[in-house]
Amino acid sequence: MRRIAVLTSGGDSPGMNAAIRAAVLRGIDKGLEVFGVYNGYEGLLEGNIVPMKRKNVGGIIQRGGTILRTSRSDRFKLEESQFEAIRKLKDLDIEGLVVIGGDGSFKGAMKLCEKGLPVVGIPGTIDNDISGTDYSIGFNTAVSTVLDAIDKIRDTAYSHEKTSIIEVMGRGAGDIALWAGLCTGAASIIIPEAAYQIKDVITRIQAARERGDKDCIIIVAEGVCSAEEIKKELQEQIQLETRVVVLGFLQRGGTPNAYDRMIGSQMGAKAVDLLLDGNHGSMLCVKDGKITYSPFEEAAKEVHEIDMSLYQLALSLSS
Ligand SMILES: Nc1ncnc2c1ncn2[C@@H]1O[C@H](COP(=O)(O)OP(=O)(O)O)[C@@H](O)[C@H]1O
Ligand SMILES: O=P(O)(O)OC[C@H]1O[C@](O)(COP(=O)(O)O)[C@@H](O)[C@@H]1O
Ligand SMILES: [Mg+2]
Repeated sequence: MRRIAVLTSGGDSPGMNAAIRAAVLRGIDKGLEVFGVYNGYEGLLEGNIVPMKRKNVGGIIQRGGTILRTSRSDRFKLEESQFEAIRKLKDLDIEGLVVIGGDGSFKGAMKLCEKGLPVVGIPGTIDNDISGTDYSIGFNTAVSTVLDAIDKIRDTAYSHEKTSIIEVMGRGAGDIALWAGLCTGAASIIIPEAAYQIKDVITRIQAARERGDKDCIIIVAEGVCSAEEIKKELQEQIQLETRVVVLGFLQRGGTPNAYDRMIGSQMGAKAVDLLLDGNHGSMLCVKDGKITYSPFEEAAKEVHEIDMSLYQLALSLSS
């Protein structure tokens, strides 16, 4: 293998740049020519592929987002597009691809592998919802960003004795909500993985207020419902006035923290090693605190599960 390419796909996440940088530098160190595909699978279909030199990845490790930019590409889901993508790489004699992205991007990566292209995946999404890995790059930074925002909201909520409902991202997963809830001492955490009843939320809020909490926080994962819906229910059922904050893209951007830079760097380099060693058709993962890898098919069989012991802990601490 002499030429490889790297792309980022799906939602960007802090730490993706560290992974791009490490893949490029490791590739160059191993004597390869490394290319960057701009704009994810969409860019691959358009042939938006450029050589990456050391200077192209200088000064990016501390930047959020992805310098290669990203996309969501519906047309890439078609078989003919996947063959076209492989042709675009073959035209440049590129023999291996590193895909940095989330669960959706890995489905696309598997389709490319099935059609004969050597691909290695690096998990990168703030949602932490990828099967086969305990961690995906960006989650840690995103949670820290959410904590920072909530800490600020609490200052003013305390001053006005207001209950706040914070809506966080995560798609179908409650990891961001659960971590943010535990780490801010939220009175109630609403996640897709646990059945939610408004009467339980009310009980917890009332208990917190009776204990003297002046800045009650409710955290709701976007995968359950909107914060506005919870606000409406609380208004109707107990005439409680609340404030809603939807954190949105705020939580996806920002400077990657040490952990995401570290995991990104390790996985970026390891992805190149796996391509060179013939261990393609696989994805990097974190298992029991160690970086390892497994075939896409094996990883896909696993279901990403939230740590319910953390949810039980949160319930116990907010009862
Ligand atoms: N079943 C699939 N087959 C082929 N490509 C897919 C499939 N699912 C997703 N993709 C590709 O991966 C891209 C990114 O997926 P998405 O779910 O948006 O983000 P993420 O990878 O961050 O989860 C999609 O826009 C699409 O191009
Ligand atoms: O950028 P968009 O298209 O608005 O998507 C928002 C979604 O992207 C995310 O930020 C990241 O999700 P993915 O990693 O699956 O792309 C989700 O938390 C959120 O639901
Ligand atoms: Mg996803």
